Amino acid sequence: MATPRTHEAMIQARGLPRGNGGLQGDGAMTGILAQVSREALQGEGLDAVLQRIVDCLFRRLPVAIASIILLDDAGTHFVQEVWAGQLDLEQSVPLPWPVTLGAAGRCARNGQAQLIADIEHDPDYVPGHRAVRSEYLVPIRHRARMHGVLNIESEHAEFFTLEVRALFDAVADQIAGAIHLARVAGELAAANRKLEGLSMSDGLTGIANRRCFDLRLAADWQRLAQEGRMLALALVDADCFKPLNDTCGHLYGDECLRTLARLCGGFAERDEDLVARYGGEELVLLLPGRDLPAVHRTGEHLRQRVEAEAIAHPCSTVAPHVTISVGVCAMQPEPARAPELLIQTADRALYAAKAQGRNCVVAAVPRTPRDRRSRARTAE
Ligand SMILES: Nc1nc2c(ncn2[C@@H]2O[C@H](COP(=O)(O)OP(=O)(O)OP(=O)(O)O)[C@@H](O)[C@H]2O)c(=O)[nH]1
Repeated sequence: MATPRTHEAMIQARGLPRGNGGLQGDGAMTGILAQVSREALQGEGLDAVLQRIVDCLFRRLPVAIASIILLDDAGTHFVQEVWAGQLDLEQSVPLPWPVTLGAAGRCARNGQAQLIADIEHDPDYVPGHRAVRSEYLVPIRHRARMHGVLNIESEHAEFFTLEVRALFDAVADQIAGAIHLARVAGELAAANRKLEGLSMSDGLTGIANRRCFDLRLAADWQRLAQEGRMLALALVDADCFKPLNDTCGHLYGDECLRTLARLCGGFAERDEDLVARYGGEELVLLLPGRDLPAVHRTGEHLRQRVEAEAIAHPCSTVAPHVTISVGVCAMQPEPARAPELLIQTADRALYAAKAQGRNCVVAAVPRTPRDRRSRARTAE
């Protein structure tokens, strides 16, 4: 707790004239306002900004306490206070406290500045420090929104002249502007985060979308190349999905895709795993750190899990329920090669799985440049 000092000692310590003499003249007022403006622009976040403002008021003026008390969104409770000066903490009311309490509550309730020329005669005064004689409270309001109250307390009964009050009214307006800007910036950041999330997720299934997958694949390719770890991929495709749509309707097909996405999600076991909708009725699992046998096992467990779900498929050529075909591959990423190689390889494996009768898992290994040359010769 700060050591209580008398008004006189405080004035001497800060080199200020007695009473409110230091505030007389437009120049002094303007200087203080200008400094408050600067402080409002300096802080990193809202808390720091408000702290700098009350520190500035306490430093520049012969006041005992300067505080800003913020309201909750409903405007029913004070939830935060920043202060500078000689607050006697033992007597302060713990936060949160309702606006039905105290002179600050009265200020917030009726939206009017409150001058308490003599605290002895105000039943709502909540003692901040025993040496305080007078208090001035100003609503901090931006347009219709009440953000809180600026509270200034003085050991001097005549401190709050018309001029001094005008200064604090202007300071409260500046604080309101700073709070408004900080809240708008906060809301904007939250909206941006939400938009970013929406731009990365698939509207139907709620899992990551193709854009998210492409970005993750590129990033994981580089990262795992550096770490010397394998990257595995399983391309999952629902069998006979067109006949399912045609027979049971598109909405049934949609529900089936949602179920498949949920089942795939159960196989993303590590934080770094990703399940995404690759497009249409194709889903993909990107599994860093897995080799070919591991991703083959995962694909097989997933295939069995989908069968066990027994989603009715009245016109499949494979089974009376929905089945999937899975193409898997794994490789050691190399910065010099494009990550699309992983997709091309898994796609080839998926094609083979379809050709082998569907409802199975097939693995493929990437083609080397030599493979490609010999295939070209065979074609000749
Ligand atoms: N309900 C629904 N259907 C979709 C969606 N996206 C793609 N499809 C359908 O998925 C079907 C895919 O059909 P095909 O590519 O012919 O494949 P398939 O019938 O599953 O045959 P195979 O893959 O060879 O077993 C098409 O009829 C698309 O209209 C979607 O979001 N919802």
